[in-house]
Amino acid sequence: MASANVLLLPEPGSGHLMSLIEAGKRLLSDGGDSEGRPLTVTVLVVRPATAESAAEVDAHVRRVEASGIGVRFHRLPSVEPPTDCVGNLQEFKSRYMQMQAPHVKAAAVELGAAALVVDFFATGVLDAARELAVPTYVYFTSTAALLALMLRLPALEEEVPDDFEEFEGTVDVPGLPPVPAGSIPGFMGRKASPNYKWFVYHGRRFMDADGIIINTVAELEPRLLAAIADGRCVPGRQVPPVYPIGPVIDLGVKETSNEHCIRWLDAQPPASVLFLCFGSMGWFDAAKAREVADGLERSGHRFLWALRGPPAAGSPHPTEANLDELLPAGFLERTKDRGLVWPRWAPQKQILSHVAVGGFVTHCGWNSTLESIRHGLPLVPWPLYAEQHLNAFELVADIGVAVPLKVDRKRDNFVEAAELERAVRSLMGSGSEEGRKAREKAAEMKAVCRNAVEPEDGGSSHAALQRLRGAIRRGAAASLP
Ligand SMILES: COc1cc(-c2[o+]c3cc(O)cc([O-])c3cc2O[C@@H]2O[C@H](CO)[C@H](O)[C@H](O)[C@H]2O)cc(OC)c1O
Ligand SMILES: O=c1ccn([C@@H]2O[C@H](COP(=O)(O)OP(=O)(O)O)[C@@H](O)[C@H]2O)c(=O)[nH]1
Repeated sequence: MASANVLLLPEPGSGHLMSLIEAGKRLLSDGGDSEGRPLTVTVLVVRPATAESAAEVDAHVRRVEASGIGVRFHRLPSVEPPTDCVGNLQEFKSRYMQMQAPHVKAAAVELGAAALVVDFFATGVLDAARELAVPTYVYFTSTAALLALMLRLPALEEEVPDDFEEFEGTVDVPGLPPVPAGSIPGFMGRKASPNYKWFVYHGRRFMDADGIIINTVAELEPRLLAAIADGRCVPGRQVPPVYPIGPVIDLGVKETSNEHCIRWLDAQPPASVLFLCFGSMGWFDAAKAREVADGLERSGHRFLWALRGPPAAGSPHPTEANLDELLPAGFLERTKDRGLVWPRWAPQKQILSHVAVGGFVTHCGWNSTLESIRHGLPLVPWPLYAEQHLNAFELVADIGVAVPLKVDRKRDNFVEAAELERAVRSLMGSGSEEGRKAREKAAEMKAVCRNAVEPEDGGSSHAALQRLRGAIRRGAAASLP
């Protein structure tokens, strides 16, 4: 028997693509089956809909190809993107991925697929894979909390008569404390929205997969994973096996930037600096930046603030910040002995691993969150987009690695200076019980994340990966003619 070829189908947004490639690397790294044959991994590359995004994806694919790690790439033919869902990003992504189905099917035949692993926006290709009897797994780039919510969404749609946007109560997500409706992701806010309908669709389709691979750690979200496995999210039905293989993050060991921000950190005392960074799409206008500046100044703590400005027309990506326009007069001068504002993309992984950093104000992107926890850093959650409000709630109310921050979602996620000052003092100072607990929990979760991927001592993610490889090999053997 030839080695089993696993095809990966990422959504082409670079966050999702990189996460699935990282997962693919983990699938590769074992000693092989009983006859020593390793799995092979081929990424099906969907052409992104914009030239900017296509250039980003091409550059990333070329980097991975050049690295020689053994992940192969197969570019799918171009597909004309849908033009009638402007402004509905989740609908756009879901439909665009569904339109790849005929090409995915052709690639599965051409490349001899033993299994297909699809991004959670791509459940629309499940039927095509079924027609070929190729076992198909969903790769979930986010939390078990979002997974539980999506599995439960078809039932919630009927139980909660109001739109979540209007609803003042709490929502029952099995495995989480009651979730305030204000923490439900914005794209699920209105039932009539196509985005909402697509999330209900994906939630239903997850049940048709052969397994769900998720970028989390069993010990980080134990109650949620138990609720999913026990069938509490979809009563009366058997949820496919869930494989928590995280943290699936590229630890950036190769990221050895010598940029000024790293040299500046080198000169700071251990665990003294608060890092602020808001993901690939987070940016601030002058009104918000002023509140941050005032809050940081009043807190008296050291800080490294990655601040970016509004995107140029037609691009989702923030631009280099114009500090003269964004910051209050004299702020840089007044804080120059204890703070640095970094106006562009920051070497985040290297910063989070730096001994001088003691806390992280984050937009709660799940990759950033895992990177932070992996280094034992407690958090201040300032969610902005995608599923981040739910992540923020979970980090404070369930996992316990963060101190709360009042973010006014109705005012475009505005945070008052005094509120930021309070949260920063709580996280970085020694006088707050809330901060002490978050720091302790973050240190505990650092050990959990490290142990999970260790083969010795039965690391939970290592064991889940072994179970997954076994299932893929058994599926491949079963589908042989
Ligand atoms: C999780 O729900 C959504 C995620 C995204 C989304 O889209 C996206 C598009 C890009 O072109 C590049 C990206 O990097 C990117 C990232 C992204 O969300 C983040 O995905 C991470 C997983 O890799 C993680 O889950 C973070 O928490 C997310 O912030 C978009 C979207 O709707 C448009 C979602 O509903
Ligand atoms: O200035 C920045 C902003 C982000 N990132 C990286 O970009 C990814 C962001 O992913 P996340 O899931 O946190 O959020 P997203 O940007 O996808 O919303 C993480 O790996 C960060 O380390 C970075 O290196 N520098």
